[in-house]
Amino acid sequence: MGVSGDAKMKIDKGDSGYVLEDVPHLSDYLSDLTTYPNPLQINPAYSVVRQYFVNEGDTVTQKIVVHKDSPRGAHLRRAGPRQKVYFDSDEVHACIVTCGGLCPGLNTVIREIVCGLYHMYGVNKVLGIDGGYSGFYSRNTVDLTPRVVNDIHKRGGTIIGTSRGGHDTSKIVDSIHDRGINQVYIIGGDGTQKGASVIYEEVRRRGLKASVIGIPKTIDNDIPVIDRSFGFDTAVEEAQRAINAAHVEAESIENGIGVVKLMGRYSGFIAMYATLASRDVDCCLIPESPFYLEGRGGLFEYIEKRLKENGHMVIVIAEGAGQDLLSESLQSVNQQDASGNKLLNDVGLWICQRIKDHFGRQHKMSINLKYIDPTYMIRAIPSNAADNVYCTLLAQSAVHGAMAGFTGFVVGPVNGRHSYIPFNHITEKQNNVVITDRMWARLLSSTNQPSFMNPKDVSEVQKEEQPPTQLLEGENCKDSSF
Ligand SMILES: Nc1ncnc2c1ncn2[C@@H]1O[C@H](COP(=O)(O)OP(=O)(O)O)[C@@H](O)[C@H]1O
Ligand SMILES: O=P(O)(O)OC[C@H]1O[C@](O)(COP(=O)(O)O)[C@@H](O)[C@@H]1O
Ligand SMILES: [Mg+2]
Repeated sequence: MGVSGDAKMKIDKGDSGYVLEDVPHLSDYLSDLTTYPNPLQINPAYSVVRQYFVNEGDTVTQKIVVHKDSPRGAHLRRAGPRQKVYFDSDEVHACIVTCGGLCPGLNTVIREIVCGLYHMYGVNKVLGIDGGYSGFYSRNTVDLTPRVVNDIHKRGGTIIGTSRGGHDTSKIVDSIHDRGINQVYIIGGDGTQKGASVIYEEVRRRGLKASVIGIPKTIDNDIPVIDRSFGFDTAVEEAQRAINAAHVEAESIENGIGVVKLMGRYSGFIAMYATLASRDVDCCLIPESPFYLEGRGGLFEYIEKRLKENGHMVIVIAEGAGQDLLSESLQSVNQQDASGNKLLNDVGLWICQRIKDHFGRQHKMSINLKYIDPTYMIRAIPSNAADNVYCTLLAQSAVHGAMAGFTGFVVGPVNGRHSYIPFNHITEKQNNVVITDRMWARLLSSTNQPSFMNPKDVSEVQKEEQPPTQLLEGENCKDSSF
């Protein structure tokens, strides 16, 4: 087989401003590939209706809110089974790896890749790589069969382990080659998908017939383009238990303040959605919305007002909120984890101390503060029913894409339709709460908290951080029909 083409993005333009931002295919760099009829054509569940198969020309629009005269805009390839596949069932040797932090649903995705390959495509060689990327060259592997994975979706964590750090592209691709692996399923967040992208480049450079598929995982929901990430729904639901507890504690004592810290390194989606869902929260602090403590319009003034009005209050704070304030008052540590992510100072403990100091030493009002940090408890639970279904769709879409010969892509729902997304769309940006979007306004109106910004600051943020169409698009509620 010859190696041809380059790894540049595949763009296909059509009429009226239609653009397809396509994903690579094995045939882009390997010639004379044999194709086979999709085994689903004779699968009792799939063979009845022809429409179960995706048409080659089906694409998914990236912009769902458009004007009458707008160009048709950018599109992505629709996920799903194709009539033709590029692997014979017996030829497939797949592997699955999970990297980065835990997230509810990891086991469900693993289960559904194994079962999807087995039941839909008759594939029975699937390896689990133990302990993240470094497991490719330093750890054991496990054979994953439908029997082994049967009940794993009921457990939190990942049965194959995970890790940060340890990405050696050359050694990983050596391992893929040496083991004869030809489908690589990589489940992980932004860091992991950057790693997956370079693995794909190297596989392609070496001319290997191996599909590299990314499945986006992030409890923080910080991956762009996709509607939401798996585990997010579960996390928001589980966060309610902590918020309820904080509320019960706070309302049972005089001047009770319940503080709950939730995950969200750079994106405050869990805190925002958990707050909106609960209706017991009086103040939600996220990384995207700067706040201050002292003086007019500050947090302390608001706490005092709320306690006088209501006798108690609940504060939800995302772990990445207020980091600028912390670095002013604490010595900056500037440490990183093994993957190079900045280690954050603990904003939960810090804010509790600052509130206690303010009302204790400098003020007449006595307060009762209770702090709850449920972060790892939330991350370690199994996925809920909605996330289980979502994980199943993700895994099956990934399997269909790999069998159809696509490679170098991430799978995920875009405006409600599962799509194949080029790596660079996922790795070059981050999904953040847009505080000039209506969803943040809804939050402010539900808690009644100050915005901590004057209208001039808001327009500055809008100018600096967001394209002017952001308000129209309603980015914060992509996964809903608001
Ligand atoms: N820029 C990068 N290039 C290659 N590999 C990376 C890159 N960033 C992170 N990784 C690898 O991806 C894995 C997970 O990254 P990490 O940031 O810890 O979690 P997540 O993928 O959940 O964001 C680690 O093994 C790390 O070495
Ligand atoms: O303590 P750990 O395991 O490094 O994880 C903490 C981090 O993991 C996260 O859940 C996100 O991790 P990922 O980037 O791996 O998805 C953050 O919210 C949190 O800061
Ligand atoms: Mg990350």
